[in-house]
Amino acid sequence: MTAKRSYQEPATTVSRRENDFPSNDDGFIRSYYNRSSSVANDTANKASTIEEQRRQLPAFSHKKQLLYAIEKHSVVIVVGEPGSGKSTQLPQYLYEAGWSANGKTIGCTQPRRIAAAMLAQRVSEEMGVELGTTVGYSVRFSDAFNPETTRIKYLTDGTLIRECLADPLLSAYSVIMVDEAQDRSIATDMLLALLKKILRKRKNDLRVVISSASLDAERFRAYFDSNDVAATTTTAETPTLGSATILSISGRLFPVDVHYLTTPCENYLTASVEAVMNIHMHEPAGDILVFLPGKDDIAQALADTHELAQNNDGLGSMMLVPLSAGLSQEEQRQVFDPMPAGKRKVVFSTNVAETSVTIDGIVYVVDCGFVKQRVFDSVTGIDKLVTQPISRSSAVQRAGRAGRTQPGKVYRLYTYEAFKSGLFSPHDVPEVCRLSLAPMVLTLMALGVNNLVRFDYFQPPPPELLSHALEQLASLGALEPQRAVLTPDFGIYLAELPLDPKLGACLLNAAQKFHCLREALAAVGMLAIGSDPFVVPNGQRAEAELDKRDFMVQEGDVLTFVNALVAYQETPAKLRSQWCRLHFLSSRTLEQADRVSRQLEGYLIRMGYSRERCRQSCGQDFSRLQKCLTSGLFANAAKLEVDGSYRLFRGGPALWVHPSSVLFPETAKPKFVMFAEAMETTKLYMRGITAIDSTWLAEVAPHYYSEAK
Ligand SMILES: Nc1ncnc2c1ncn2[C@@H]1O[C@H](COP(=O)(O)OP(=O)(O)OP(=O)(O)O)[C@@H](O)[C@H]1O
Repeated sequence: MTAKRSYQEPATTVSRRENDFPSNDDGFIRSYYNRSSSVANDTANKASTIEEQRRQLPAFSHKKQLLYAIEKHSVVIVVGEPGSGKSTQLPQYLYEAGWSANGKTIGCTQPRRIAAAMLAQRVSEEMGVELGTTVGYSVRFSDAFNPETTRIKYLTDGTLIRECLADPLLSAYSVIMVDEAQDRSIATDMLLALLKKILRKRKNDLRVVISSASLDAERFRAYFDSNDVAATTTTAETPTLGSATILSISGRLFPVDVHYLTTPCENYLTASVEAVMNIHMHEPAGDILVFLPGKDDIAQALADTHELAQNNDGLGSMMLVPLSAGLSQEEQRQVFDPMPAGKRKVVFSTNVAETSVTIDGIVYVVDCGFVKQRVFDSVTGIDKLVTQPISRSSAVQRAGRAGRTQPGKVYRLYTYEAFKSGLFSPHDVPEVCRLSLAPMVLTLMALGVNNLVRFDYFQPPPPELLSHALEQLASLGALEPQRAVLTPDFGIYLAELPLDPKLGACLLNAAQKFHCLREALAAVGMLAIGSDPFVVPNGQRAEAELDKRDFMVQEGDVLTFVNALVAYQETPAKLRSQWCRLHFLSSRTLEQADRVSRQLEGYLIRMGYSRERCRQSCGQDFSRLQKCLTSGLFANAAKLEVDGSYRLFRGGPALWVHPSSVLFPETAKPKFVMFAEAMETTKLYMRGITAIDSTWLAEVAPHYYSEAK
């Protein structure tokens, strides 16, 4: 049996609770722990219809105020507690008030795909319409909407930016709500800047709503105020629009008790599993949501909880479910399925469930206090996944997943003192300061922004990241020599592909030079979803390893994945699931990769490549595919060192073959390799490895490698 950890009892007085919470100066809401919502709680428990539930949400009592503000201001910044009804209700209020009466759409953006799809699902249920008709969604590689009938559209910020490529003024929209703006993804920042530009041209017929539970509202207001929209909109016929305004929605539907550890825990994984077991044994019914940093942690926590539960009588009533970005949409949807009576659902999730997601039945949240964040090093050009403490803003969001459909409890696996200390920064470092900017720069250029230095960013990116992005795009052949302008035969097409430019370049080069699109589409489809298709069922490791050998090739992981996906695609559709089970392959992963590669084929066909061109295969000449992959990923080429590690040709830290790689157990490692991504856990590991010939580097990227030996 697990030892019970000691938590601080939540304080009983409101004032103590208010003091617990970071001040408003940080953009947080003080009343978060306020118990005054218990009155609302009683009423809410009696709610029997969706309509009644909607009326009880805090947003409802602010409806008139919100609509008035949106009528009178071009930009409205809405700050409201998690679960107060921003994401689901505001778009409906706008719809009901006639903002889409002229055939225009109300768009609501989300940083994450799962949130966009789930919100559309929920709002279509609330409105009693079929998903994809009046209410729809659009995210990368998946959508459900009808341009003729959809009036409320949930989409990722990135998808809306892509829509700008075809409709630069976003003329299909009357209102755009940028939800979860505190997330500060590159796409959110870029969208804010584009909207500011668009507002200058669409003075009276576009409104922008920016919403969050935890943002620095004044900063957003100042950014939009500098647009001076108000000064440009006074005519007799048109109303005088005010500049940006801030509106807060106070209160929440259900109370949430927050518990901290009294002493720090040594291992967040062990502590998370213990917390789950303790809740399960000592707390009344209610599902549990556990936040962990990454997929590996989730797999370990699932195994540990399973083992502990099996060793304890009467604990079979738990249902363990993983949730992370790498899972297919169908797998992600399982998280929302109702539980059979008497079962307790335990969801182990990365931060994909942190914002805008309501999982009905969640009463308990366990927050390990860590997140895995991507950080790009512009000197080495390597992306690392680094595990680090979350921000206080993230802690608010995580806690906000409890108390949405009933009162909740949050167990923070860190001390209150640590939370208040400098260890937890108020907000996450925005992506624009820590990720590769090549995708952003490519899109901005495709939108006609050629002066990247003078562009009115929400937050100017570090110059070294900007110059690295320009260097990368130039070396891929996307820029005209010596000019920051996209090449007409390559750069423009590259911007149209919904892919990282390195992967997009592999596809375009496969079509234009290497004539192996069949396999390149499979390789890029697999790399775009970022999941390993091989599965190891409990107790069947030896059989699974043996079977994997049927697909394994010494050329590395990517070609092994291609073999598996091509074999899957050649299997008749109705036999695919059975075939996958037989070969220890994940049918969901392969189905998703197949769907992505077919969609990418659609993009290429729209660009003018024939279907025959898309089916061209390299046959047994794998080197053609390897060379093609090298033409996009050349910056990730590395050579073997005497200690068994690898190092980039341009120098940098030691890189190791990941244990999941097909090249891991071999003693005779290839002298030169190239990887899709590097991830730092105990060591800096390479993933998605392909063996290469070093002479290809000077051939496919002469500007980058004048001589590689
Ligand atoms: N799928 C769902 N099942 C049941 N109730 C839901 C669902 N989605 C939303 N709700 C109800 O609607 C409320 C409002 O949700 P909404 O996502 O609009 O809040 P929010 O203010 O945007 O929260 P956040 O800031 O956390 O995104 C939830 O607290 C919950 O009571």
